[in-house]
Amino acid sequence: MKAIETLDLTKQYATHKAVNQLNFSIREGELFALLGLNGAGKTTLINMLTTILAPTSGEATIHHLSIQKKPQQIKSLIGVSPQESAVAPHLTVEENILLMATIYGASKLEAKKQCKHTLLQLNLQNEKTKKAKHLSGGMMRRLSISMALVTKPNVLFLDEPTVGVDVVARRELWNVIKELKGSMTIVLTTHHMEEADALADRIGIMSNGFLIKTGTPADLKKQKHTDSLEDAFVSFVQTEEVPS
Ligand SMILES: Nc1ncnc2c1ncn2[C@@H]1O[C@H](COP(=O)(O)OP(=O)(O)OP(=O)(O)O)[C@@H](O)[C@H]1O
Repeated sequence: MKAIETLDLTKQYATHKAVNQLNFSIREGELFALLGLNGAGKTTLINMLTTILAPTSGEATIHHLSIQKKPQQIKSLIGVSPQESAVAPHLTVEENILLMATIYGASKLEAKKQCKHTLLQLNLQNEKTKKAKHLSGGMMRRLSISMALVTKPNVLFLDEPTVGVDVVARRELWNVIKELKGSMTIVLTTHHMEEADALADRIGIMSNGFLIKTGTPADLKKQKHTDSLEDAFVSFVQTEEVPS
C-alpha cells in the first residue's frame, strides 16, 4: 500500500515555485530520504505533507487521505520531529513526552505507558528526570524523536535528524532509526550523504523544486558509475535535466 502519494503537488511563493508539480509515492514501511541542495524545496514539501502549509495546486495523500480535505485525520497518523525542536526546555524529558501524549488525546494511563515505551525505544530512561535544557544535542534530538513517536504514528517525518550532532551521537541516532525501520513509514531529510546511504531504502533528489531522481542508494551510484553517493548526488544535481 502507498503511505504517501503526490499528484502535481506545487507550492508557489510570490513568483518562485519552491515545489514544482511533484509526482511520487512512498510505500508503507519504506524509509525514504529526501536530498537536495539548500533551497531545493525539501522543507516546503515536508511542510505540505505534514499539513502545516497549503499547496498552491495539486494534491497529496497520506494513507489515501487528502492533506487538504482531511488534515485532522492526517495529524493523528503522522509524527514529526522538526528541525526547530518543539521541546519545552524547563520541563523534564519525561514531562515533555507525557505532555505531547496528552495533547494528542491519550488518557493519563495511556500516556504513561507510551512514555515508558518510547523512553526505552530511544534509550532515554537514564535521562528521564533531566530538564530538557540540560541535554546534549544528541539527547535533545532523541527527545524530539520520542515526542514524535509517543502518538504511535504510521508515518514519521524526520527533518535533518542529526544536524549539529557529534559523530558518535549521530551513529547512535542511526541505530535508533534503523531499529524503527520497517515498523512505520519514515521520511527523512538530510545533507549527510552517508546518512542517506546507511539508512534509506530509497532516495529522492530535489533540485530547484523538482524531484529530479528517485532510486535506491545502489541504483543511484550505479547510474553514475561510482561507489560514492555524494559523487552521484553532485553529478545528478549538476547535470540532470528537469522533468518536462
Ligand atoms: N515563506 C517563504 N516565502 C518565500 N520564499 C520561501 C519561503 N519559504 C521558502 N522559500 C523559498 O523557497 C525555496 C525552497 O525553500 P525550502 O526551505 O523548502 O528549501 P530546502 O530544500 O528545505 O532548503 P534547506 O536545505 O536550506 O533547508 C527557497 O528558494 C526559499 O528561499
